[in-house]
Amino acid sequence: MQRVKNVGYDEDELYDEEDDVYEEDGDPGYTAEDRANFSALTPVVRAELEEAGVQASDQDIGAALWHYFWDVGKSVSYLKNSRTPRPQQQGVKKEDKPKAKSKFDEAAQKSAETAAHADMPPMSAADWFRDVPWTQIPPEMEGSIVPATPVIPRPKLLGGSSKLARLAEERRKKAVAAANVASPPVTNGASSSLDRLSRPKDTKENEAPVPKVEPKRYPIRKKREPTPPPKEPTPPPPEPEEEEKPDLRASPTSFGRTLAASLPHSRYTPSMTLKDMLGSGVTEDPFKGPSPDDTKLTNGCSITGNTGKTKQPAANGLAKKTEALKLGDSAPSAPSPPKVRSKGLDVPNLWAGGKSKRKASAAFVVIGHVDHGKSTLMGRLLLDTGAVSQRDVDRYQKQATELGKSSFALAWVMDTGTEERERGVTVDIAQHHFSTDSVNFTILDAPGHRDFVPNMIGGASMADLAVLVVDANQLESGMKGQTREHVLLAKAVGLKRVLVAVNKLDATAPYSWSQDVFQKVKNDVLKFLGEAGFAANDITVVPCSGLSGENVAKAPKPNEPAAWVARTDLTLLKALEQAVPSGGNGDAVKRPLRMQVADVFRGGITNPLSVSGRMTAGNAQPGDPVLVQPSGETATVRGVEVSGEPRDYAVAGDICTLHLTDIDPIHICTGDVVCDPSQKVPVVESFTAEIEALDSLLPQSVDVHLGRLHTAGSITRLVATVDDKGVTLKKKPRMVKAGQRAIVKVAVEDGVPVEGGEMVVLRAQGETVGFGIVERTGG
Ligand SMILES: Nc1nc2c(ncn2[C@@H]2O[C@H](COP(=O)(O)OP(=O)(O)OP(=O)(O)O)[C@@H](O)[C@H]2O)c(=O)[nH]1
Repeated sequence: MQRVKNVGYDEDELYDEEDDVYEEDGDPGYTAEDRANFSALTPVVRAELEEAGVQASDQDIGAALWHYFWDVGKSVSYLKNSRTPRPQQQGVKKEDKPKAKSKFDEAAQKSAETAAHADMPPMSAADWFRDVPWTQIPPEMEGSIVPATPVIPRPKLLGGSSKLARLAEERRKKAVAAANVASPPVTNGASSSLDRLSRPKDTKENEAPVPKVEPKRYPIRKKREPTPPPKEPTPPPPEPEEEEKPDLRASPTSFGRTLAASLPHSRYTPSMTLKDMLGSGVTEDPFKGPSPDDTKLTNGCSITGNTGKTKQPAANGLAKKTEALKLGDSAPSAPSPPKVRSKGLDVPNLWAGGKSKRKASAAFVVIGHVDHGKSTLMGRLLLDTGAVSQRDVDRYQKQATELGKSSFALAWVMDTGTEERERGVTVDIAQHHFSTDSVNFTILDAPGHRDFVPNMIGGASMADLAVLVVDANQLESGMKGQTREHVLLAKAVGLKRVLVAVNKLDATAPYSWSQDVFQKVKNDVLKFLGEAGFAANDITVVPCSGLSGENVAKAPKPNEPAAWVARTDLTLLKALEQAVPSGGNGDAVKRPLRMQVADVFRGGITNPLSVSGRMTAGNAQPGDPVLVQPSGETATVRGVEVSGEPRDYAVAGDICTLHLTDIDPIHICTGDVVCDPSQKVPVVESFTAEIEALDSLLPQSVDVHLGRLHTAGSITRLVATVDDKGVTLKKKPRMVKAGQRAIVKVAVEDGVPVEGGEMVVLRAQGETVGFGIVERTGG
């Protein structure tokens, strides 16, 4: 069967070798399916042709069906057209048209003629083109070959027109059509491909896939399993016996060896840390321990507290703010701000003029034996007067409870130091302020422990009166301990008024608030104070309980066990208001400035250097020049605060803070004196004092306490014993007996700023051996 009607160009492009083979062999190679198609469709085509009056053999019909791929309609049309003569009116017959003869036609004609004349030798193609130059081909000699459109559609599959290719193409089309039917209307190439790929292998390609009824499966994201609990450590599997394997690694190059050698194992290991590299100079925690700025500078400040520590300032006002900024005496000096301009206030007149409008002010020192409840009582006072909030106390309560010291919560209002809180004892003087309607009070809470007596002296020397706290249940032990010493020291520093708080009455035996117990304690204390030299008029005794709060700021209610107190006694607060000495320091305000430094604060941003203490004489306002002794350095006052409030000035009697400038901080420390530069306090190495001996005195070493200042010294000479009026009893005694009065000469190791009239306390072996007044200095 001839399947190609017209071939105008290289047949290799249209037919593959396989096709040629079967054409040559004449073996059609029909399949059973083909034969079935022939027998089924041939009668159909014949019937159509007969209807149209066209005759065709079975072979022609079969050829048409084969040619048109079993398309009955096309086969019928083809056969009809090929057998129907074309109408004449359509024009000149194709074969009648004058046709330009091509070289091939001519060649064919010549070949035919040659065949007719068998005696002529056949002409080769070389003979044909022998006279033709290839670059000058005449137009008539150009080929007129027009590529013919292949009758068989160009195969699209397998790249050929073999039967296999055609069948494959047909099946492909069928498969695509079937897939389109089976696929859901909305699909994408990916899923279709996926479906095709997921088709079972045994499915034949030309079989229409069975539409799936199952919902399409999408990859399901696996729910993350909860992290399994840590498994018990399983023993590692036994090490497989090492079988010797050939080392396939290349030996290191010289360059590699050089690199490896540059990192000696001893200096660099994988576990090497930054610390290792930086060396042992780096501590584990570089911020552990006090910063260098927190270290107290003692250079040039030989006079400090015994503990070497200074108490944190009061938690109110500026003192509170500066507390956080307190860095210590060794802080590097900050650049001095510009000089301060003075307002030039006439302070004594202003002070005198505003006297009637001003609240009275007073400072009291709280003294008594250790654990008699001083700090707790003051905490209660501050709480009940609103100086501290219940919220703060609740916070302290929580913190104290965590440390197992819940009963110290109120004491923590006063005891702000870590050591104090951990040990439950006051170490240094704490300063707090509170106000009533008529008085601004400053509390100076003194430590009760004997180790901290010097600090107690420093606090007491700044006070107007003393509040002696006595545990109603422990009077005896108190009298043997610091109660007696504190009372004597209060007297020694010049305090005249004492308010006795008989404390812990809530815990008296056999029942709380025993009036008898209170009365007995009161009598004993009054007797003792009288013996110590306090006038009865200067003593007030009140019953109270700092812990439960009865009779501190509020009188007990009638139905309480302490109800009797309201009928007989004042509250502690009322007693304090009544004990405030009437302001008689008008003259002191006019005198030259004197203020002993109780605390130094360095490192503040606004105020790099501040000092606090009690101004005993004179006044100060911003812009005033001052002199610091014993260093002899001058400074300028750049700001003043009283009771934590900024003020235009401070006067004698105020416990105040002076912000200083124009001085290097190393020139000032605790115990120094800030004074008027024109009338400075002398710095002396000896002085003469009239003292009262509490113990037998010989020429001996003593600790010399001058308020907040204390230093090593000695009694160098017993000048004379004297009576109460200062009349000499015996000159140059060999010793002074306890209870005797005497004039003694005291030398100090370093020069101290001191003037006549100041109170001095002499201590030896941890005991107070004498106290008195400095008569004169030098000599
Ligand atoms: N029952 C009772 N206990 C009190 C009272 N006042 C204080 N305490 C307790 O006494 C203990 C000591 O109280 P503090 O206030 O620290 O005593 P202190 O006198 O300040 O002690 P130092 O500062 O170390 O001298 C604490 O456990 C307080 O709870 C009180 O009025 N009644």
